[in-house]
Amino acid sequence: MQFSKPTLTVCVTGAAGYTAYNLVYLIASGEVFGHDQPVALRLLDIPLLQAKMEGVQMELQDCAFRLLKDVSTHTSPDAAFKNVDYAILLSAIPRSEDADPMLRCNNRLDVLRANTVIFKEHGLAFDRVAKPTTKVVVVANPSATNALIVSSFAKSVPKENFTSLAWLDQNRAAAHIAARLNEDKLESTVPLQHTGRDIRNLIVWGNHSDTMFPDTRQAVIVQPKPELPPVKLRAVLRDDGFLLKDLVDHVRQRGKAIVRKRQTTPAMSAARAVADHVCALHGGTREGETVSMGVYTNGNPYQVADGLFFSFPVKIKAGGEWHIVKNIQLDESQRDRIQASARELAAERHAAFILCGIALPEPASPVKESTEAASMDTGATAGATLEP
Ligand SMILES: NC(=O)c1ccc[n+]([C@@H]2O[C@H](COP(=O)([O-])OP(=O)(O)OC[C@H]3O[C@@H](n4cnc5c(N)ncnc54)[C@H](O)[C@@H]3O)[C@@H](O)[C@H]2O)c1
Repeated sequence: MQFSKPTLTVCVTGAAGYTAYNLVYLIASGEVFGHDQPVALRLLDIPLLQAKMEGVQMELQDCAFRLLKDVSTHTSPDAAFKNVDYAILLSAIPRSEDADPMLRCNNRLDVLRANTVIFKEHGLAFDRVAKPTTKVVVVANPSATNALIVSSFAKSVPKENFTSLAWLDQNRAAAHIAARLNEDKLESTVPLQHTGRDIRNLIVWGNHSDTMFPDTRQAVIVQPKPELPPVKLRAVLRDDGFLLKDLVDHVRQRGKAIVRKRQTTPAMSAARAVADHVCALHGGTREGETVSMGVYTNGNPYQVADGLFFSFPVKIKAGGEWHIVKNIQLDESQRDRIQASARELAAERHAAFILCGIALPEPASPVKESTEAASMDTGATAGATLEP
């Protein structure tokens, strides 16, 4: 079949892993880039897993997707990243229960140490072979700090082209709110059962960790008929106990709850969230829609320190140009939470930069940053769990 659009080349790293297995189906079927957009997939993993990647390649071929023009497997980042349009970085030290226990690591500092090596190598490869227009989406944890590492080494690709995933937390919050609305039948005007897709403009601020928090002040419920204006969530659901406590705890704990049940990190919902994120980057956000995305802080309206990746409310134009939404009213407790998440990210940056030999930035607040970074270096935060 002939398509008028040129083929997009998309690289997925960690391609023998669980999330990639769910994601490549969504990409090849047209769910991510559109049903008229041909794609070529490049799969990258380590040499040890070449055969597993080939199995994924064979399955993709057997799906006979209309839009899938090519699928290749790679163990060299240079070959995989050369002139790609999009790279989705899932490559990580294995954390699943069926991995070799010697390879598994579950606390934030161990994971950071292991993944720093991967993200430095990949950043250097992007620097050598990527186009300046390549868009890079970082999913592997700790996603915001990995985005910082890879973008720091990929000097030929602008920092704005890198984003990190916050959409899974956004989807988790939206689904929980929808379930709450259905449970209480709070809306007499909207008789339909809600799903998370009906809840928009939720903001998840900060790191993908226990310091992130979902903010529902701007959130709306879209109506079943598009001609009807969305309803403000807080006009319908006036339950601060739920919105300020239960919802925050739910989002922070959801990944761990799934790990307890499945004995492995969430992969299907993660892939769906990556698909949503990349779809918005490629096609833009809808009129009036705000989404959550980890972006580089280089001047921002919410006083988050520069030089970090941090999840903000953003709007995106088709093609990937994003801007942070300004003028969101925050109360003191929200401002404190934002700063707590920023300090955690600054501590992660400090540890990551030492691990991969990048000069440390001048701290805006030397006492605070060095104290927290030192606590991470010495393992005081090493017991903190990583949000799956
Ligand atoms: N940010 C989020 O919201 C979110 C959500 C879900 C998962 N994650 C993270 O995404 C990552 C992937 O999850 P998964 O469930 O697919 O894990 P997985 O263990 O199934 O897969 C990771 C893959 O990365 C590969 N890999 C390791 N080193 C590599 C290298 N140098 N080059 C290429 N590939 C390499 C591994 O061989 C493995 O196949 C994990 O870090 C996970 O914690 C993040």
